[in-house]
Amino acid sequence: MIKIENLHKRYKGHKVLKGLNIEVNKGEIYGFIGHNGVGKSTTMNILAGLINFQEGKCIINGRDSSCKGLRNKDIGYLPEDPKFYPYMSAWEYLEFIGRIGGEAGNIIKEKAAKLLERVKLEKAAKRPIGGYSRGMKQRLGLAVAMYHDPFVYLLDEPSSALDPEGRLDMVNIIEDLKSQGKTVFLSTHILKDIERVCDRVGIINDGKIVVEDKLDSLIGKYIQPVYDIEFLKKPEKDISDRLIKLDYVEKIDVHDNKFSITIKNVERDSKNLLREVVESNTCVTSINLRRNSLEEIFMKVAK
Ligand SMILES: Nc1ncnc2c1ncn2[C@@H]1O[C@H](COP(=O)(O)OP(=O)(O)OP(=O)(O)O)[C@@H](O)[C@H]1O
Repeated sequence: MIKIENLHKRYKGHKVLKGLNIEVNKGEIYGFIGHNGVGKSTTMNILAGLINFQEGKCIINGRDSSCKGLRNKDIGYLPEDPKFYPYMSAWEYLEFIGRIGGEAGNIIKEKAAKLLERVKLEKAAKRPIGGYSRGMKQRLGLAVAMYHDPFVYLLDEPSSALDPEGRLDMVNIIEDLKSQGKTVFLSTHILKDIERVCDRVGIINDGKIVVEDKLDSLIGKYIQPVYDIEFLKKPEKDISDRLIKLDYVEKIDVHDNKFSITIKNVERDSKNLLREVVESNTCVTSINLRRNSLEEIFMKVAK
């Protein structure tokens, strides 16, 4: 659905993209992650056909995004900082979008009402956009992106200005888009959101994708070999003394009734450790293999 091939972009002498390759399948939600200034918005703007580039290819829904051949139906774009005519209301703006798309008045009204409800802007719909907060503009930007019910969504930091409730609404909308088979290319800093919705993530660094994988496999690859074990009550000291003597146990941190046990190799040593713990005859209330969040993985990869 989206294909970026060997994309190069420089602003005057400043090289930003240095051979970027990304492929996103139909119905997939792809999280595009990277530090500030690494080129995420640049990539989005190129995909949307808004800026040029020096080398490479961008295909969306079978069309070359550099040829101004994209239709309304191909892409819905929510820029990081969407701009509107400040004297228009949200309602008027959506009517304007419908009219330049050549739609009939009754259809426009029906669509605008539904979208304003979907992004929870009904109450402010008749006020001038100039008085909206950044979060409200982001909600309106999303309604505009959804207006033509496109196949592909480009969402650049869609929840950066939203409060926690707004972020949850955004995640729910993205999940809805997925259930409708839409393809979503999403950049964000708020990795907690991405963790909930993305099928695959790609981390961009120095103009290229440096890590790309399914979220589950990525989390699996960067798993920490640490078991957090909670006992019903504080175990006898000889249990930790016995566990630390096992050759595959590297370290044990003890806090009252909680042990954090670092082992050498998760696949090889887990079974043995868990057997030892059960045989210690102490009541265990929980055992958890510690996982890195996407945030932690990003920090590790970025380093
Ligand atoms: N129009 C422009 N002219 C010159 N340099 C630009 C222009 N737009 C972006 N840049 C530079 O290109 C680099 C990438 O910018 P871009 O906005 O794509 O990054 P980003 O990853 O989206 O950053 P952020 O996460 O902060 O939004 C930055 O160094 C930026 O200063």
